[in-house]
Amino acid sequence: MASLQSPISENSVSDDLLIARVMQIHSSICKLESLRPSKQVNSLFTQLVNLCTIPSSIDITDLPSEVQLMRESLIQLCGRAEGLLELQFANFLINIPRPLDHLDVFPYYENYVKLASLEYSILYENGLAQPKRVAFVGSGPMPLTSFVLATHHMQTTQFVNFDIDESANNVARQIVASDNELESRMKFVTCDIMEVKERLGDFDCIFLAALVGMNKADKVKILGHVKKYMKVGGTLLVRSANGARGFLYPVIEENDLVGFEILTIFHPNNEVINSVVLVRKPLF
Ligand SMILES: C[S@@+](CC[C@H](N)C(=O)[O-])C[C@H]1O[C@@H](n2cnc3c(N)ncnc32)[C@H](O)[C@@H]1O
Repeated sequence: MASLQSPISENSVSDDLLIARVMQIHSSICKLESLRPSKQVNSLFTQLVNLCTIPSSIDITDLPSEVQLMRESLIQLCGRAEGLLELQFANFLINIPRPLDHLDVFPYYENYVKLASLEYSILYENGLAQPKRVAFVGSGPMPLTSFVLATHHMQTTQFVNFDIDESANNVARQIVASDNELESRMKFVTCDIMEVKERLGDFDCIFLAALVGMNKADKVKILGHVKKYMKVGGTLLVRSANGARGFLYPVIEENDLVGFEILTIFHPNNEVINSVVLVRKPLF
């Protein structure tokens, strides 16, 4: 294992050094008393994100078992921290006038603007410029993707946001309530997506957030469930991860998408973290 002190070149990082650094950060995160945003929590996750966005040829699906276990633990920790970060800023926003004018207080706002723009362009290239009804599964306390899509790209689309966490929906509703037009076409439903059945057939496009299905088995189960109930010819946009970004989020592989027509798989190489996979439920 290479020395941890050797500098990481801006252009790439060896797999061994990357794994060693990620394990070191994971170990520090595990020692934290809380994952709520703080100087220490923010610093560790910023280091982790910066490390995992350096170009790397690592194959996340081919890791030693102890590293794979660490990765699964890290994805859970990242998911919890992301939810707490969103909740803190959402609770701040509902206590100021016109919260929708101040979404950029959220540290990763620009990333979500870029991700939503990327996802919109992929939908546009696949003939879905202005879907009538969109479901966002795993919208969270700060449903930035739905907000950005609804205000920047899909000004007539109806959105239904599904989240298992009632407290997330409560605060998200209050943010939307500050804008009558947006509130008229953006709803929030509290449920486990595995409990939503026929209603999934209402949507032209369904987004599946990266944190819905935190491990391979859960993700594949959710993909199968959505495929069963989504409408024939409907599209599903699945957030995934590639390379070292796979230490932060679950990775969707083509063999997880059996039964879907794969339209686009896009791996960003800028500060956008998630890969975008667009699939369609075949007509027959
Ligand atoms: C933190 S948010 C991230 C999404 C981000 N706000 C966006 O706009 O892209 C992810 C959300 O997924 C929700 N979630 C996880 N599993 C779910 C499930 N099975 N059904 C519905 N929501 C789920 C969590 O409660 C969490 O609020």
